[in-house]
Amino acid sequence: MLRVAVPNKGSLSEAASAMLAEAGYRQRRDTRELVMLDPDNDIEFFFLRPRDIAVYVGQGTLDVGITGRDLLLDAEVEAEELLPLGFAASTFRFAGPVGDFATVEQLDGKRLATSYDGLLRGYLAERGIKAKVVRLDGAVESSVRLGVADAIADVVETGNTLKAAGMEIFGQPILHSEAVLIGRKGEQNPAAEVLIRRLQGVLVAHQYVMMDYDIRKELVEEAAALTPGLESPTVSPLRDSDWVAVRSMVPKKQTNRIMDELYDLGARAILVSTIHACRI
Ligand SMILES: Nc1ncnc2c1ncn2[C@@H]1O[C@H](COP(=O)(O)OP(=O)(O)OP(=O)(O)O)[C@@H](O)[C@H]1O
Ligand SMILES: O=P(O)(O)OC[C@H]1O[C@H](OP(=O)(O)OP(=O)(O)O)[C@H](O)[C@@H]1O
Ligand SMILES: [Mg+2]
Repeated sequence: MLRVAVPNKGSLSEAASAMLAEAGYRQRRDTRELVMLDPDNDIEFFFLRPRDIAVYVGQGTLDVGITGRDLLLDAEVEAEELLPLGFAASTFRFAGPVGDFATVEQLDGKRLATSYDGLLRGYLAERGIKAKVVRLDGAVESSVRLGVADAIADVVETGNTLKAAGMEIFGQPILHSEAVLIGRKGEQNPAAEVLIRRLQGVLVAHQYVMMDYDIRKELVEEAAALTPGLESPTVSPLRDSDWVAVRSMVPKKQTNRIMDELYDLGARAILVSTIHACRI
């Protein structure tokens, strides 16, 4: 039986459960449930704090889990990223009072507040920046105003929290984070492969659409170059032997641009449909 850790609350929780449900797994109905068995899929889900998930997976107590890339790196455990999941995107960045800092080098000798001290210490050490790291549990943006730090390193999504606190980002992003599926370092788990394939299927179903169109036979190569698909487009004969029908998966974000280009090329009856589920 595969043992899977799922965030129980916070920014990752709802989307993680929704993605697992879409992948065909049973999910809890009551947010107070801590463990849930899905006997049809031979899986047990454990609902835990996302920060702790890397610890359980790193120790091998649980096989795989969903957490944030930033939380995984911060935990400094024997766990690794298996699959990026495309939700809960954020950056991890330095910020300070407006006008105080322009470069990361200026942090030398300063006090830095963060909830991600493992991640931050690693970053500073790699660059030889000697700053004092003050570990706080949350609401890190208040630390400067309250006098325990000169600058912060924190999760930034919209930037609204920073703005409200009179702060601004500086330097390059420390990390681009998103939700990720993690497993124990160096361990191949065949039972996890089905889960990974199913999650990949959900990602592809979100990121691609199915496009159908008719095109004159002599233009099919040019059209196929616009819609190469994942492997190769399906080309089927039509009753009118001068024309063929083409079917191909297309990145959702490029749908309208590709339709315009196909139309200009001479394609007609261009149809787009959503992909409900898939295995690639
Ligand atoms: N706006 C956001 N605020 C916090 N975390 C975010 C945000 N957007 C994405 N994330 C990601 O969510 C994960 C943090 O989730 P976690 O549940 O620990 O914190 P949280 O959502 O801030 O909840 P809480 O503060 O109530 O503990 C990190 O991987 C982080 O990058
Ligand atoms: O860029 P934004 O969209 O404003 O989001 C980022 C903010 O959200 C999170 O705080 P949260 O609400 O989780 O409070 P916390 O600091 O107490 O964890 C995070 O720590 C930032 O403060
Ligand atoms: Mg938080």
